[in-house]
Amino acid sequence: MKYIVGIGGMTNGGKTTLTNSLLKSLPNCCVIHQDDFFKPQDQIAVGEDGFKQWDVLESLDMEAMLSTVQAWMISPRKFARAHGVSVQLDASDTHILILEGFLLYSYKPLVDLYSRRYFLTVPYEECKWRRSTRRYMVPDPPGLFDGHVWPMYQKYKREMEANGVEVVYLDGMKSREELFHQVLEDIQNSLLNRS
Ligand SMILES: Nc1ncnc2c1ncn2[C@@H]1O[C@H](COP(=O)(O)OP(=O)(O)O)[C@@H](O)[C@H]1O
Ligand SMILES: O=C(O)c1ccc[n+]([C@@H]2O[C@H](COP(=O)([O-])O)[C@@H](O)[C@H]2O)c1
Ligand SMILES: [Mg+2]
Repeated sequence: MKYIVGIGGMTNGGKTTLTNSLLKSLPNCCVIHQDDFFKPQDQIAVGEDGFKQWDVLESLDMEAMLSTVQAWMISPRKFARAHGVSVQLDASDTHILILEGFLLYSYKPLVDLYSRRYFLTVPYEECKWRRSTRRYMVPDPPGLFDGHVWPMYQKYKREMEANGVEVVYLDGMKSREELFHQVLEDIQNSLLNRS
């Protein structure tokens, strides 16, 4: 069985932290990080607001991300080996792929491939504070959060909801441990229901 999990939601919701914990506990589990598909800086548009538009779908090479997902779908075993993931030779033959990123449910060709879509959120103040403690490859210029990051988050979330994309919302204010156990248990139950 092939099972694709989305760990999506807002920037600094805790997606990467949760994903890293899940990876250690789920068998035959590979990961694809959406952040690895940002286009080079010189291909990022500058908006009328003067900010480089990092937080839009066009800043990501989603065709390349889709191809990577398709490579896993064709042969999860080969994909796992190529990415240094040890494959258990048990009878169940379940293969799990986690997609992790802030715009997972806005790209049409991917949206129906998920078995389960999670969406992490924290309140605005917490998100802004956590973001201020982060250092990205390209550091945030002053005003980026309120001028670009937050409005784009709201826009894509509104569109996702208007399109009727079903997600499981997760409260990113819960502790790392609580979130990990909640999602691990939910995935395990969902896998049992399918087998
Ligand atoms: N459940 C949590 N509670 C408090 N802080 C968290 C939690 N999960 C992650 N963090 C912290 O929040 C920041 C963003 O986490 P990260 O996993 O990188 O988020 P994302 O990938 O969604 O941007 C990091 O400093 C991380 O240590
Ligand atoms: O990784 C990069 O090269 C990069 C360059 C510029 C900006 N980012 C930011 O990365 C954010 C998404 O990652 P994350 O972990 O915060 O969800 C997004 O809000 C972007 O503004 C990321
Ligand atoms: Mg991250």
